[in-house]
Amino acid sequence: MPTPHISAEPGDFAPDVLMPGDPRRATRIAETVLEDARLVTEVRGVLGYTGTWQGRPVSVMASGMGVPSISIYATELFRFYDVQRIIRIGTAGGMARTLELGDVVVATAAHTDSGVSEHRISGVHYSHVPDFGLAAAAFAAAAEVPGARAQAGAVFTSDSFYSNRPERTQALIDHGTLAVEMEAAGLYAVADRERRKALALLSISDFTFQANELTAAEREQLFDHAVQMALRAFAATS
Ligand SMILES: O=P(O)(O)O[C@H]1O[C@H](CO)[C@@H](O)[C@H]1O
Ligand SMILES: O=c1cc[nH]c(=O)[nH]1
Repeated sequence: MPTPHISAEPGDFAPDVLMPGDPRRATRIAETVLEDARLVTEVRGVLGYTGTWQGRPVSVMASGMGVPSISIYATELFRFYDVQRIIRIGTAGGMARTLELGDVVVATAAHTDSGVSEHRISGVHYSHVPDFGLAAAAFAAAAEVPGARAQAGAVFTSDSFYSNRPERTQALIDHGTLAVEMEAAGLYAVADRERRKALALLSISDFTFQANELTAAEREQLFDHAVQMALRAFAATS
């Protein structure tokens, strides 16, 4: 039965879902990576497709931006479409100077200032972590994807894209945080609550400490590495 935000029928989604932020990226993955992909939902222009990869059913659907948005889509996929695993394919701003543009961060933890997470469990500072098996498999898969470079570590899931708190950014860097983005912590907590599995693979598109531009070709490759790592992680685990 359709939900308020997803118009697909039961069985339209595969157990494994790739989740980019941008609906156009979902279309690109469906058209260039999956086989026999068909559109299964387009409510609010948040496009979802189901196809196969190496014979395995896989879906791809966008999350939109921010913890509230990904929390809605992840909850509805897990709870009403029997989705078992979601891997977010996102961009992030690099905080660690060990990172280069295009590197893929396997987010093994997500600190957050999200208002949604603040009140999740009263009196508790919740630990936002991915499924260990998916994270380990995705990290290992980087060695099989030509040109992919991966680092694993904590990221910061922010409610603000335009932060005006440089001292907080610096403190997070001082604590070894690799990158900043806006959804991973929300996805991890929803997966915990629904007793399902999740991971975020974040491609570095810019840096918090210097200006950098990617060419269009570099941007395309950027996501291809993370998508290939995610598909291999799905296939290598269950
Ligand atoms: O590229 P996506 O997956 O959208 O991720 C990042 O880009 C958006 C901000 O531009 C936020 O959603 C942030 O998390
Ligand atoms: O949320 C994001 C995504 C990319 N780059 C940033 O600085 N922040």
